[in-house]
Amino acid sequence: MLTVKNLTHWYGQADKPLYENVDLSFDSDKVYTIVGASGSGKTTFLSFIAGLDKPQKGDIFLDGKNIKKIGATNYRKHKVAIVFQQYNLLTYMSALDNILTALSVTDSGHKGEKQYVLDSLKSVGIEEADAKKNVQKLSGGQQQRVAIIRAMLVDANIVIADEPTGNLDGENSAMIIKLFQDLAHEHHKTVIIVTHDPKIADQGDVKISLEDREFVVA
Ligand SMILES: Nc1ncnc2c1ncn2[C@@H]1O[C@H](COP(=O)(O)OP(=O)(O)OP(=O)(O)O)[C@@H](O)[C@H]1O
Repeated sequence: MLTVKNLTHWYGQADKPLYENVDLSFDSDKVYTIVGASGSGKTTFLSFIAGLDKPQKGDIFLDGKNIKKIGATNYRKHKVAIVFQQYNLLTYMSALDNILTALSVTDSGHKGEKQYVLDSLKSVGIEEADAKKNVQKLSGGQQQRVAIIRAMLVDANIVIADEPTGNLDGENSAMIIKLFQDLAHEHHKTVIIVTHDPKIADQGDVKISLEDREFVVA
């Protein structure tokens, strides 16, 4: 379980904090969606729970352990997987190599792993020939599926996504949300998605709205 306690944050010259004394918990096996007006602080919140940035006040605990104690680098490397709108794949590699690199599998040996990755990509409609092409030759929807399969296969408890369907059409968005549901319901991860898309927001297990500087859990 990921727990946020007493989180307060404000930026530099801002006259009011973005939010104050936020307490929230995120369980495994669930998809959480976070919605809120532009500028309300959703991405900032994700950066704290992803260990990319530190709030002015407050603490974040993973299974009771403060992430300050886990260490930011260790936490980011082993505990969280992040899926951004712009895919954040390594652009000079194939989809297959992106995932093998994240799994720290070298080219020699590990044939079993390689086949497993290819099978996983195939399960989301990415055939071996495409998996071996440079990722930039894949469509936006395909690249997003690669990023999610990578998040699925690395051993991270928490999967965080910022507008993962932002550029995608309806069919690709539906496939992506199904993958997030599988990550939570079958792979037992905690999935936290920021979205502007009301259809995506309604398909989570728990919807959180950031309104007037308060997180409201539906
Ligand atoms: N590094 C920064 N320094 C100063 N202000 C910042 C910084 N990052 C974000 N802000 C401000 O903090 C507020 C919240 O930004 P944030 O990106 O978290 O909002 P958001 O809800 O994700 O917005 P959007 O939906 O438009 O992506 C905004 O007013 C933004 O301008």
